[in-house]
Amino acid sequence: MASSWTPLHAKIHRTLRSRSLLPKHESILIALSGGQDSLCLAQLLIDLRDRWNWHLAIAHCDHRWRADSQANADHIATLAQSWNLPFYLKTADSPPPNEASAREWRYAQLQSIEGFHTIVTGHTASDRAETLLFNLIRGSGADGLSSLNWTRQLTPTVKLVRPLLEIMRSQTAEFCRDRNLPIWQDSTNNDLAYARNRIRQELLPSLKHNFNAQVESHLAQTMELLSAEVEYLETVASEFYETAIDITSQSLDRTILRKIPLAIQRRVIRQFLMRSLNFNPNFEQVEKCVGLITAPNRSRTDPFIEKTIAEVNADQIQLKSLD
Ligand SMILES: Nc1ncnc2c1ncn2[C@@H]1O[C@H](COP(=O)(O)OP(=O)(O)OP(=O)(O)O)[C@@H](O)[C@H]1O
Repeated sequence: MASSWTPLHAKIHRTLRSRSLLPKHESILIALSGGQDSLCLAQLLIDLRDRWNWHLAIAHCDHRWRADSQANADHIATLAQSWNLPFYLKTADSPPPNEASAREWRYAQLQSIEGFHTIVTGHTASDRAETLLFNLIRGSGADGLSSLNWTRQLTPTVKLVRPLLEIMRSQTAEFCRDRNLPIWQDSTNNDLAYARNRIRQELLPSLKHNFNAQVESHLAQTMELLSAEVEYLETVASEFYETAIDITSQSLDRTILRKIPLAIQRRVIRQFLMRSLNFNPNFEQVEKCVGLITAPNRSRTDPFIEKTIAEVNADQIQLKSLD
Protein backbone atom coordinates (compact mmCIF):
# COMPACT_ATOMS: atom_id res chain seq x y z
CA MET A 1 0.00 0.00 0.00
CA ALA A 2 2.89 2.38 0.82
CA SER A 3 3.87 2.67 -2.84
CA SER A 4 0.41 3.84 -3.84
CA TRP A 5 0.04 6.44 -1.08
CA THR A 6 -0.46 9.85 -2.74
CA PRO A 7 -1.31 13.41 -1.62
CA LEU A 8 -4.91 12.57 -2.53
CA HIS A 9 -4.93 9.70 -0.01
CA ALA A 10 -3.51 12.05 2.63
CA LYS A 11 -6.14 14.67 1.86
CA ILE A 12 -9.06 12.24 2.06
CA HIS A 13 -7.68 10.66 5.21
CA ARG A 14 -7.47 14.14 6.83
CA THR A 15 -10.95 15.12 5.64
CA LEU A 16 -12.51 11.92 6.98
CA ARG A 17 -10.84 12.46 10.32
CA SER A 18 -11.49 16.18 10.77
CA ARG A 19 -15.13 15.92 9.69
CA SER A 20 -15.77 12.58 11.40
CA LEU A 21 -17.40 11.32 8.21
CA LEU A 22 -16.79 7.57 8.36
CA PRO A 23 -16.31 5.89 11.75
CA LYS A 24 -13.75 3.14 12.32
CA HIS A 25 -15.04 -0.45 11.92
CA GLU A 26 -18.01 0.83 9.86
CA SER A 27 -19.71 -1.27 7.16
CA ILE A 28 -19.73 0.99 4.11
CA LEU A 29 -21.68 0.56 0.89
CA ILE A 30 -19.99 2.27 -2.08
CA ALA A 31 -22.46 3.44 -4.76
CA LEU A 32 -20.54 2.78 -7.95
CA SER A 33 -21.78 4.09 -11.30
CA GLY A 34 -18.61 3.06 -13.09
CA GLY A 35 -17.64 6.69 -13.81
CA GLN A 36 -14.32 8.21 -12.77
CA ASP A 37 -15.54 9.80 -9.54
CA SER A 38 -17.06 6.77 -7.85
CA LEU A 39 -14.24 4.58 -9.18
CA CYS A 40 -11.68 6.89 -7.61
CA LEU A 41 -13.67 6.90 -4.36
CA ALA A 42 -13.80 3.10 -4.24
CA GLN A 43 -10.05 2.74 -4.82
CA LEU A 44 -9.23 5.40 -2.20
CA LEU A 45 -11.41 3.71 0.42
CA ILE A 46 -9.88 0.32 -0.37
CA ASP A 47 -6.40 1.83 0.06
CA LEU A 48 -7.39 3.43 3.39
CA ARG A 49 -9.36 0.43 4.65
CA ASP A 50 -6.67 -1.06 6.88
CA ARG A 51 -6.17 2.20 8.75
CA TRP A 52 -9.89 2.44 9.55
CA ASN A 53 -10.90 -1.22 9.71
CA TRP A 54 -13.87 -0.71 7.45
CA HIS A 55 -15.98 -3.44 5.84
CA LEU A 56 -16.51 -2.35 2.25
CA ALA A 57 -19.04 -3.45 -0.37
CA ILE A 58 -20.02 -2.24 -3.83
CA ALA A 59 -23.55 -1.48 -5.08
CA HIS A 60 -24.62 -0.62 -8.60
CA CYS A 61 -28.07 0.41 -9.82
CA ASP A 62 -28.97 -0.40 -13.40
CA HIS A 63 -31.68 2.02 -14.56
CA ARG A 64 -31.86 0.18 -17.90
CA TRP A 65 -31.62 3.51 -19.63
CA ARG A 66 -28.90 2.78 -22.14
CA ALA A 67 -28.32 -0.13 -24.49
CA ASP A 68 -25.01 -0.81 -22.74
CA SER A 69 -26.36 -0.68 -19.17
CA GLN A 70 -26.18 -4.44 -18.66
CA ALA A 71 -22.58 -4.41 -19.93
CA ASN A 72 -21.84 -1.59 -17.47
CA ALA A 73 -23.27 -3.66 -14.61
CA ASP A 74 -21.20 -6.70 -15.68
CA HIS A 75 -18.10 -4.52 -15.84
CA ILE A 76 -18.65 -3.36 -12.25
CA ALA A 77 -19.36 -6.92 -11.08
CA THR A 78 -15.99 -8.00 -12.49
CA LEU A 79 -14.29 -5.06 -10.84
CA ALA A 80 -15.84 -5.83 -7.45
CA GLN A 81 -14.68 -9.42 -7.83
CA SER A 82 -11.12 -8.29 -8.62
CA TRP A 83 -11.22 -6.15 -5.47
CA ASN A 84 -12.61 -9.10 -3.57
CA LEU A 85 -15.57 -7.07 -2.32
CA PRO A 86 -19.23 -8.12 -1.93
CA PHE A 87 -21.32 -6.82 -4.85
CA TYR A 88 -25.00 -5.86 -4.91
CA LEU A 89 -26.80 -5.22 -8.19
CA LYS A 90 -30.23 -3.60 -8.39
CA THR A 91 -31.98 -3.60 -11.75
CA ALA A 92 -35.04 -1.47 -12.58
CA ASP A 93 -38.15 -3.36 -13.73
CA SER A 94 -38.65 -0.65 -16.34
CA PRO A 95 -36.47 2.43 -17.04
CA PRO A 96 -37.48 5.41 -14.81
CA PRO A 97 -39.09 8.18 -16.93
CA ASN A 98 -36.74 11.01 -15.92
CA GLU A 99 -33.64 11.99 -13.92
CA ALA A 100 -35.57 12.80 -10.75
CA SER A 101 -37.42 9.49 -10.61
CA ALA A 102 -34.21 7.63 -11.47
CA ARG A 103 -32.49 9.27 -8.50
CA GLU A 104 -35.42 8.51 -6.20
CA TRP A 105 -35.45 4.88 -7.33
CA ARG A 106 -31.66 4.63 -6.94
CA TYR A 107 -31.59 5.89 -3.37
CA ALA A 108 -34.52 3.67 -2.40
CA GLN A 109 -32.64 0.65 -3.77
CA LEU A 110 -29.40 1.55 -2.03
CA GLN A 111 -31.19 2.02 1.30
CA SER A 112 -32.90 -1.33 0.95
CA ILE A 113 -29.60 -3.26 1.01
CA GLU A 114 -29.40 -4.69 4.49
CA GLY A 115 -26.45 -4.42 6.86
CA PHE A 116 -25.26 -0.91 5.98
CA HIS A 117 -25.82 2.31 7.91
CA THR A 118 -23.52 4.27 5.63
CA ILE A 119 -23.68 4.73 1.85
CA VAL A 120 -20.98 6.74 0.07
CA THR A 121 -21.16 8.47 -3.32
CA GLY A 122 -18.49 10.01 -5.53
CA HIS A 123 -19.85 13.57 -5.67
CA THR A 124 -16.97 16.02 -6.10
CA ALA A 125 -16.23 19.75 -5.72
CA SER A 126 -16.93 20.01 -9.46
CA ASP A 127 -20.46 18.64 -8.87
CA ARG A 128 -20.86 21.33 -6.23
CA ALA A 129 -19.82 24.08 -8.67
CA GLU A 130 -22.22 22.76 -11.35
CA THR A 131 -25.11 22.31 -8.92
CA LEU A 132 -24.62 25.85 -7.61
CA LEU A 133 -24.78 27.31 -11.14
CA PHE A 134 -27.69 25.06 -12.13
CA ASN A 135 -29.79 26.15 -9.16
CA LEU A 136 -28.70 29.81 -9.35
CA ILE A 137 -29.99 30.03 -12.92
CA ARG A 138 -33.30 28.48 -11.85
CA GLY A 139 -33.72 31.11 -9.11
CA SER A 140 -32.97 29.19 -5.95
CA GLY A 141 -32.57 30.41 -2.38
CA ALA A 142 -29.54 29.62 -0.24
CA ASP A 143 -30.88 26.09 0.40
CA GLY A 144 -30.79 25.08 -3.26
CA LEU A 145 -27.39 26.70 -3.65
CA SER A 146 -25.99 24.53 -0.89
CA SER A 147 -27.79 21.29 -1.64
CA LEU A 148 -24.76 18.99 -1.90
CA ASN A 149 -23.72 18.46 1.70
CA TRP A 150 -21.11 16.19 3.25
CA THR A 151 -23.77 14.03 4.84
CA ARG A 152 -27.49 13.54 4.50
CA GLN A 153 -29.71 11.33 6.62
CA LEU A 154 -31.57 9.10 4.13
CA THR A 155 -33.59 7.27 6.78
CA PRO A 156 -33.41 7.39 10.59
CA THR A 157 -30.73 4.68 10.38
CA VAL A 158 -29.03 5.15 6.99
CA LYS A 159 -26.70 8.04 6.23
CA LEU A 160 -25.37 9.20 2.87
CA VAL A 161 -21.76 10.45 2.99
CA ARG A 162 -19.90 12.30 0.22
CA PRO A 163 -16.18 12.10 1.00
CA LEU A 164 -14.89 13.69 -2.25
CA LEU A 165 -16.46 17.14 -1.92
CA GLU A 166 -13.06 18.84 -1.77
CA ILE A 167 -11.68 16.98 -4.79
CA MET A 168 -12.01 18.33 -8.35
CA ARG A 169 -13.08 16.13 -11.24
CA SER A 170 -9.68 16.71 -12.90
CA GLN A 171 -8.08 15.06 -9.85
CA THR A 172 -10.30 11.97 -9.96
CA ALA A 173 -9.49 11.64 -13.69
CA GLU A 174 -5.76 11.86 -12.98
CA PHE A 175 -6.04 9.32 -10.16
CA CYS A 176 -7.90 6.83 -12.37
CA ARG A 177 -5.31 7.32 -15.12
CA ASP A 178 -2.38 6.80 -12.74
CA ARG A 179 -3.95 3.69 -11.25
CA ASN A 180 -5.19 2.30 -14.57
CA LEU A 181 -8.74 2.10 -13.26
CA PRO A 182 -11.17 1.05 -16.01
CA ILE A 183 -13.62 3.95 -16.31
CA TRP A 184 -16.98 3.19 -17.94
CA GLN A 185 -17.74 6.10 -20.28
CA ASP A 186 -21.37 7.17 -19.95
CA SER A 187 -22.47 8.35 -23.40
CA THR A 188 -25.23 10.55 -21.92
CA ASN A 189 -22.55 12.72 -20.26
CA ASN A 190 -21.82 14.24 -23.67
CA ASP A 191 -25.45 14.88 -24.58
CA LEU A 192 -25.87 18.66 -24.66
CA ALA A 193 -29.65 18.32 -24.48
CA TYR A 194 -29.13 18.10 -20.69
CA ALA A 195 -28.67 21.49 -18.99
CA ARG A 196 -26.19 19.98 -16.56
CA ASN A 197 -23.93 18.82 -19.40
CA ARG A 198 -24.05 22.28 -20.99
CA ILE A 199 -23.03 23.79 -17.67
CA ARG A 200 -20.11 21.36 -17.46
CA GLN A 201 -18.99 21.59 -21.06
CA GLU A 202 -19.91 25.12 -22.10
CA LEU A 203 -20.70 27.48 -19.22
CA LEU A 204 -17.92 26.54 -16.79
CA PRO A 205 -15.15 26.50 -19.44
CA SER A 206 -16.38 29.90 -20.65
CA LEU A 207 -16.37 31.35 -17.12
CA LYS A 208 -12.93 29.87 -16.59
CA HIS A 209 -11.57 31.31 -19.81
CA ASN A 210 -13.19 34.74 -19.65
CA PHE A 211 -13.49 35.52 -15.93
CA ASN A 212 -11.52 33.43 -13.47
CA ALA A 213 -9.34 30.37 -13.97
CA GLN A 214 -10.26 29.16 -10.46
CA VAL A 215 -14.02 29.55 -10.92
CA GLU A 216 -14.80 25.89 -10.25
CA SER A 217 -13.10 25.74 -6.87
CA HIS A 218 -14.40 29.20 -5.94
CA LEU A 219 -17.99 28.12 -6.61
CA ALA A 220 -17.44 24.93 -4.61
CA GLN A 221 -16.14 27.07 -1.75
CA THR A 222 -19.21 29.29 -1.95
CA MET A 223 -21.36 26.20 -1.57
CA GLU A 224 -19.32 25.10 1.44
CA LEU A 225 -19.88 28.48 3.14
CA LEU A 226 -23.58 28.55 2.28
CA SER A 227 -24.07 25.00 3.57
CA ALA A 228 -22.88 25.91 7.04
CA GLU A 229 -25.03 29.06 7.09
CA VAL A 230 -28.13 27.23 5.88
CA GLU A 231 -27.63 24.55 8.52
CA TYR A 232 -27.42 27.23 11.22
CA LEU A 233 -30.49 29.13 9.96
CA GLU A 234 -32.51 25.92 9.76
CA THR A 235 -31.62 25.07 13.36
CA VAL A 236 -32.66 28.53 14.56
CA ALA A 237 -35.89 28.31 12.54
CA SER A 238 -36.67 24.87 14.01
CA GLU A 239 -36.38 26.30 17.51
CA PHE A 240 -38.84 29.10 16.70
CA TYR A 241 -41.13 26.62 14.95
CA GLU A 242 -41.24 24.48 18.10
CA THR A 243 -42.23 27.46 20.26
CA ALA A 244 -44.77 28.87 17.77
CA ILE A 245 -46.55 25.66 16.73
CA ASP A 246 -49.70 24.24 18.22
CA ILE A 247 -49.93 20.75 16.76
CA THR A 248 -53.52 20.03 17.78
CA SER A 249 -54.99 23.07 16.08
CA GLN A 250 -52.34 23.06 13.29
CA SER A 251 -51.60 26.71 13.90
CA LEU A 252 -48.66 29.07 14.40
CA ASP A 253 -48.54 31.88 16.97
CA ARG A 254 -48.17 35.17 15.04
CA THR A 255 -47.00 37.13 18.08
CA ILE A 256 -43.85 34.98 18.18
CA LEU A 257 -43.28 35.20 14.43
CA ARG A 258 -43.63 39.00 14.37
CA LYS A 259 -40.56 39.40 16.54
CA ILE A 260 -38.17 37.46 14.31
CA PRO A 261 -36.30 38.55 11.14
CA LEU A 262 -37.85 37.91 7.72
CA ALA A 263 -35.21 35.27 6.81
CA ILE A 264 -36.26 33.16 9.81
CA GLN A 265 -39.98 33.86 9.32
CA ARG A 266 -39.71 32.37 5.81
CA ARG A 267 -37.99 29.26 7.14
CA VAL A 268 -40.49 28.75 9.97
CA ILE A 269 -43.39 29.09 7.51
CA ARG A 270 -41.78 26.65 5.09
CA GLN A 271 -41.20 24.12 7.88
CA PHE A 272 -44.81 24.60 8.97
CA LEU A 273 -46.19 23.88 5.49
CA MET A 274 -43.80 21.00 4.85
CA ARG A 275 -44.42 19.28 8.16
CA SER A 276 -48.18 19.84 8.33
CA LEU A 277 -49.07 19.24 4.68
CA ASN A 278 -46.17 17.04 3.66
CA PHE A 279 -45.41 19.00 0.50
CA ASN A 280 -42.65 21.27 -0.71
CA PRO A 281 -44.07 24.83 -1.07
CA ASN A 282 -42.73 27.15 -3.78
CA PHE A 283 -41.47 30.70 -3.23
CA GLU A 284 -44.84 32.38 -3.84
CA GLN A 285 -46.70 30.05 -1.50
CA VAL A 286 -44.23 30.74 1.29
CA GLU A 287 -44.40 34.51 0.65
CA LYS A 288 -48.21 34.54 0.76
CA CYS A 289 -48.19 32.70 4.05
CA VAL A 290 -45.48 35.01 5.45
CA GLY A 291 -47.80 37.89 4.55
CA LEU A 292 -50.34 36.51 7.07
CA ILE A 293 -47.96 37.27 9.94
CA THR A 294 -49.04 40.92 9.83
CA ALA A 295 -52.32 40.67 7.84
CA PRO A 296 -55.81 41.55 9.24
CA ASN A 297 -57.95 38.90 10.86
CA ARG A 298 -59.55 36.35 8.47
CA SER A 299 -57.00 37.03 5.68
CA ARG A 300 -56.16 33.82 3.87
CA THR A 301 -53.91 32.28 1.21
CA ASP A 302 -54.93 30.47 -1.98
CA PRO A 303 -55.34 26.70 -1.53
CA PHE A 304 -52.06 24.78 -1.24
CA ILE A 305 -53.06 21.19 -1.77
CA GLU A 306 -56.40 19.45 -1.55
CA LYS A 307 -58.21 22.74 -0.88
CA THR A 308 -56.21 23.43 2.27
CA ILE A 309 -55.57 27.11 3.00
CA ALA A 310 -53.84 29.10 5.75
CA GLU A 311 -55.99 31.70 7.50
CA VAL A 312 -55.50 34.33 10.18
CA ASN A 313 -57.50 33.57 13.30
CA ALA A 314 -56.73 36.33 15.83
CA ASP A 315 -53.14 35.65 16.96
CA GLN A 316 -52.90 32.37 15.02
CA ILE A 317 -52.14 31.34 11.44
CA GLN A 318 -54.23 28.24 11.02
CA LEU A 319 -54.43 25.55 8.35
CA LYS A 320 -57.98 24.83 7.31
CA SER A 321 -59.71 22.65 4.74
CA LEU A 322 -62.27 24.40 2.51
CA ASP A 323 -64.43 21.26 2.25
N1 LIG B 1 -26.27 3.84 -11.42
C1 LIG B 1 -25.63 4.08 -10.27
N2 LIG B 1 -25.39 3.08 -9.41
C2 LIG B 1 -24.76 3.32 -8.23
N3 LIG B 1 -24.34 4.54 -7.86
C3 LIG B 1 -24.54 5.57 -8.68
C4 LIG B 1 -25.20 5.41 -9.93
N4 LIG B 1 -25.27 6.63 -10.54
C5 LIG B 1 -24.68 7.49 -9.70
N5 LIG B 1 -24.24 6.89 -8.58
C6 LIG B 1 -23.55 7.51 -7.43
O1 LIG B 1 -23.93 8.88 -7.36
C7 LIG B 1 -22.79 9.71 -7.56
C8 LIG B 1 -23.22 10.93 -8.34
O2 LIG B 1 -23.59 10.55 -9.62
P1 LIG B 1 -24.30 11.54 -10.62
O3 LIG B 1 -23.70 12.90 -10.49
O4 LIG B 1 -24.34 10.89 -11.94
O5 LIG B 1 -25.72 11.48 -10.04
P2 LIG B 1 -26.74 12.59 -9.65
O6 LIG B 1 -28.04 12.03 -10.08
O7 LIG B 1 -26.32 13.93 -10.13
O8 LIG B 1 -26.52 12.44 -8.09
P3 LIG B 1 -27.49 12.85 -6.90
O9 LIG B 1 -28.84 12.54 -7.30
O10 LIG B 1 -27.05 11.94 -5.79
O11 LIG B 1 -27.23 14.30 -6.62
C9 LIG B 1 -21.76 8.84 -8.25
O12 LIG B 1 -20.45 9.27 -7.97
C10 LIG B 1 -22.05 7.48 -7.64
O13 LIG B 1 -21.43 7.34 -6.38
